[in-house]
Amino acid sequence: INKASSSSSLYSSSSSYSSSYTEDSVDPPPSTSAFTTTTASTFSSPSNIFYSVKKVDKKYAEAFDEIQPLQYDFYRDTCPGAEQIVRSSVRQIHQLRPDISPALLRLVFHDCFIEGCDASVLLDDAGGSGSEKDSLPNQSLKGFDIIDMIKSQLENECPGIVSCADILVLAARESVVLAGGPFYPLHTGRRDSPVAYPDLATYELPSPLDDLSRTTDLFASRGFDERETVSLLGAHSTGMIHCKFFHSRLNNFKGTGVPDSTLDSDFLDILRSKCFNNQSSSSSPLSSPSPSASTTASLPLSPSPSSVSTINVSAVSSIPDTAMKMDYEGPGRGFGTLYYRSLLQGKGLLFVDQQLTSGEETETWVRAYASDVNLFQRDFALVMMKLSDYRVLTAPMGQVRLDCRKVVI
Ligand code: HEM
Ligand SMILES: [Ca+2]
Repeated sequence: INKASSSSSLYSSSSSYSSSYTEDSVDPPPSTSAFTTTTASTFSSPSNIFYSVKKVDKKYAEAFDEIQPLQYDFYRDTCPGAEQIVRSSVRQIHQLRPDISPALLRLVFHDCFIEGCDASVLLDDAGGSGSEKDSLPNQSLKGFDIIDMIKSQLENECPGIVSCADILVLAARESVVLAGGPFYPLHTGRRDSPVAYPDLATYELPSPLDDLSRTTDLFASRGFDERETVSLLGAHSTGMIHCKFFHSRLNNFKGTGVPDSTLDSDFLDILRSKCFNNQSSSSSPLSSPSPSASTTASLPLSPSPSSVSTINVSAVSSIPDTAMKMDYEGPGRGFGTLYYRSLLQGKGLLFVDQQLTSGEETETWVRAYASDVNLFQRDFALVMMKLSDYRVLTAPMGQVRLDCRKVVI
């Protein structure tokens, strides 16, 4: 990433957004889901073994007899509209800015990967102790303002009840559904971390230039096997990737003086023309029209009839730099399938993606997912549930922040 970031002059400040997302019904959970039953009695998370106490909090935890488990519909009595508020907020934002919702999915990965799903990524630097969001791998994260908006909705509705960590996983699920991915049931009751982990964010988040063994090691150390790692990366079926994250593959890959040999040659030409002539018109298959910078709207949020709160869409940040749509061959090809088929053709955008075809086991899963979208969607649902429950904090650990950017002192 270091190398890549230094070449930002290559890229224009234009951005593009995908018009490929469709509004599909998520209410009630779609029957295409791998899960048709979402009651507490019949649904059990696949990730209970990751339900562990963090090192920093261990002493504190020992003072208590019992750490509460996550629950299905944790807010049913304390804030019954919570999940619906998150859902409708994300969907309304998505209607105006479809480029933004994939950012929420990325955000949850960057949170959960560093000390678990505890909203540590959302904290601003306070008192010079640093923040995860300022670490190098997190500098292109977006969506913090969206989480703030959703949080303020929830604070209006039920003050001090809904954690930022729960908002993150619920918003990411909505983003998956909006991108054509599967619905999956989620437990709630996460609490927020009282600290951020800027050093871990700097050194432990995967790089787009990582080779396969580094990637599988990072995931394995968090309990994700190769199949799960391959399915998680299917998240790269949606959203945008800026040229700076793969441009080194196009000419002088890792100092070799030649492009990355794993890159398909026609695809290489396309990427070069997009990244090095980034004023090219929107008619290219790799780009979409830029969203209007001046988009401003006021969205009423359901479902609370008493709520008069709105989301100010002009506050949604715009995306700088030239970016490629992940679904660069065209929309509507199904969440997952195109990504894996592209990898088999040497058309992965990131080196880290393409590397999935270089290992025997990972390549087997790439092939399986490329040819069976149902298998992928089922595995993706399961692995998102596992990721969302990874090393959570629950009462009496952690806290419920009032502002997702600040700890409660
Ligand atoms: C080896 C692991 C991974 C690496 C190195 C990686 C790296 C990246 C990079 C460099 C981008 C482009 C960001 C930009 O151009 O602004 C990106 C985008 C994205 N990543 Fe990953 N990623 C990884 C795994 C994941 C996982 C596990 C998920 C989710 C489960 C995920 C979700 C996303 C999404 C949705 C985007 C698009 C974001 C947007 O459009 O704003 N990534 N990733
Ligand atoms: Ca975290």
